[in-house]
Amino acid sequence: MAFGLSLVEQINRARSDLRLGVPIVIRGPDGPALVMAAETATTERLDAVRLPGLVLVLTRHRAETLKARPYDGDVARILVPRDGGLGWLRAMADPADDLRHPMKGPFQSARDGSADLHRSAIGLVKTAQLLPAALVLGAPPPELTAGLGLTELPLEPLARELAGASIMAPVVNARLPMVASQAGRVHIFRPRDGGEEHYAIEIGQPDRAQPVLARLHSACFTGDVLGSLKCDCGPQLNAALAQMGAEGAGVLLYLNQEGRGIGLANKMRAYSLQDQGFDTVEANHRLGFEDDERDFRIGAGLLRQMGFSQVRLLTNNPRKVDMLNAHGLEVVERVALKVGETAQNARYLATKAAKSGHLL
Ligand SMILES: Nc1nc2c(ncn2[C@@H]2O[C@H](COP(=O)(O)OP(=O)(O)OP(=O)(O)O)[C@@H](O)[C@H]2O)c(=O)[nH]1
Ligand SMILES: [Zn+2]
Repeated sequence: MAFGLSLVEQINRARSDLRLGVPIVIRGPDGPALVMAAETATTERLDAVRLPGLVLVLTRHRAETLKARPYDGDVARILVPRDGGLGWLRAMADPADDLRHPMKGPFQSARDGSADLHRSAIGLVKTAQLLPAALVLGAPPPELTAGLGLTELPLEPLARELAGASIMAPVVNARLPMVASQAGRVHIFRPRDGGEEHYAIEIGQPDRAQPVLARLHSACFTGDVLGSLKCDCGPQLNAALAQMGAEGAGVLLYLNQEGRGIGLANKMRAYSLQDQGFDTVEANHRLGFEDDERDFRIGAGLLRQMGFSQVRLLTNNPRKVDMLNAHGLEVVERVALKVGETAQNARYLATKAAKSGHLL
């Protein structure tokens, strides 16, 4: 149908619905299921779906923190207790008060049937940059789904789309003289799937036949803009641009993957947990995220699209090297980028070295 909504359009609508607290429907092989994000649920809507079989889906990391068994590998399906109100739901999804109220169990889990639909529900909630926790009601009564105009998504195509790589379209580029180099040019790329725009800052006119000095920089509002001392992002951004300026050529991708892909609100939740004593990796896990949720295929795709095939990559993160090599870019050299160490970020950098394999 030329004029009807495509799957990608429906998925983006679903993402907005979840952020607003509006339920959506995912249709799997066993029929439709009603899905809501735990973070944006209201008492009224929770009461409406509080029926036998209602489950709260959490990721393995969040379930482990709560001492609930993740029977489905990477996700857990916890039956919502009869007296589980909005307070219970928020406390399950959000670790902010875990230390004050550690005992939330015992839990009963749903273990029958496939958890594929639940897994996609969590995937969708994550891409909406909400806490990774979703309410799922299988076989909902017709009055909760019919005639309400709820967004409906077919499970298999949804799962495929969530796992797929974004295809970027160039929107515009323009000259930008900068402190680091007068010969700067900013390129804007927009994904076809309605996700975040990403930027490439090209310095000089790098020869596409030679390895280019390149950096994949992930957005860090606190470090890049506010001069945070908790991380090294701001100094790394400036040092990378300065080195490209000094060499006369380079490309820096500014990827809008704030907080290693969890979004600024969730990163601030992680910072709040770090103030309770958890390190950067533990904080992500307590929230229910992997330590790094970034999709580095985006960076590889953008570099290829700009005509580069070989890079000298400014990074201390071996995962970035591996991911570029795996996705069609040859990293001929890793160029270390050691700047911006402070008393406040020493533990952060040590944790990245110990747990995430960063090179010191
Ligand atoms: N979730 C989370 N994200 C953080 C934290 N501190 C910084 N970040 C984010 O981490 C990302 C930093 O990424 P990069 O500068 O690419 O750093 P990297 O993966 O360590 O690799 P290199 O700097 O290339 O060595 C940015 O998106 C920051 O917003 C934190 O404590 N928690
Ligand atoms: Zn940072």
